[in-house]
Amino acid sequence: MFNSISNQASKLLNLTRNKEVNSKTKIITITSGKGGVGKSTFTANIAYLLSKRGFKVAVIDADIGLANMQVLFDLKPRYTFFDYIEGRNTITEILTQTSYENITLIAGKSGYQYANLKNSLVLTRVVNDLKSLNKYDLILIDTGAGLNEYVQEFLLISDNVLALTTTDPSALTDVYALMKMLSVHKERLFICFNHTKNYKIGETIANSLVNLAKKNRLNQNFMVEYIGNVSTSSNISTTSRLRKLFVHEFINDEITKQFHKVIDSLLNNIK
Ligand SMILES: Nc1ncnc2c1ncn2[C@@H]1O[C@H](COP(=O)(O)OP(=O)(O)OP(=O)(O)O)[C@@H](O)[C@H]1O
Repeated sequence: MFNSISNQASKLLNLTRNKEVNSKTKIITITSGKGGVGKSTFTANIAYLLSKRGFKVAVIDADIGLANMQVLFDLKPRYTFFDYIEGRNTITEILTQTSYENITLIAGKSGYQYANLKNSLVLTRVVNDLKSLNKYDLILIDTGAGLNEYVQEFLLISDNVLALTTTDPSALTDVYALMKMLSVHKERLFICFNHTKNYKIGETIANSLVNLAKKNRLNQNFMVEYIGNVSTSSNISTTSRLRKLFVHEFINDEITKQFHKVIDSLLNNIK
């Protein structure tokens, strides 16, 4: 399975390399492997904190088929990512300004069928066209769960890949599969632990993953950078249900501080 993912990824990487665009915009792809670990919630909250630090942020809801970013931002977007892909709208028409200053959403569409994306690299085109606008400092891409070819395309186009995981063994198995795929093509992976109370626990598990990679002789130049943890809080799920952002509502909460720490590490390391 890993080999077929890697072969597929190699082909995609060669193609995406030819499509690189000159732009100041940095891309961070947020992925998880396992579903339901809190990736969309995490992405929306870090988008807000990054915008408060003065960055112009675009968030792409690339969770094909299960778009929930518009719910988290409490929006009803007129157009989606797919209206652009399918040629109905221009890139600027699919930009939805959120109620938060400096955060723009490129919405996804629930129920969208993979089969509709006939040719590969359409996703790369959207990201490159967005970069070419030179309007944003950061583009955050919230991918779907798993490692299908669309997720791989988003991983390969990005210099910065962030895996959000929990300490659950099945989530860690998925992160290791991601490491294995990325180690062939990329220099590093950022890891952040959600639903994890203690910074040290995340760090210890991240180190174990690094040791496993060494033992299995993954590419030696591939680095895994642990960037922090986010605890579980009922206030996170409650604010999401109310279509609000936790870090906006609970500015001084300990968990908001954890989010800030994650942002500090990320900003110190992204390319
Ligand atoms: N740290 C946390 N504490 C408590 N609840 C959380 C936390 N992080 C996320 N959640 C909740 O977990 C649920 C799943 O989160 P979310 O939809 O962001 O996951 P996801 O990884 O994007 O899922 P999917 O794979 O389906 O896209 C939501 O109800 C969210 O409010």
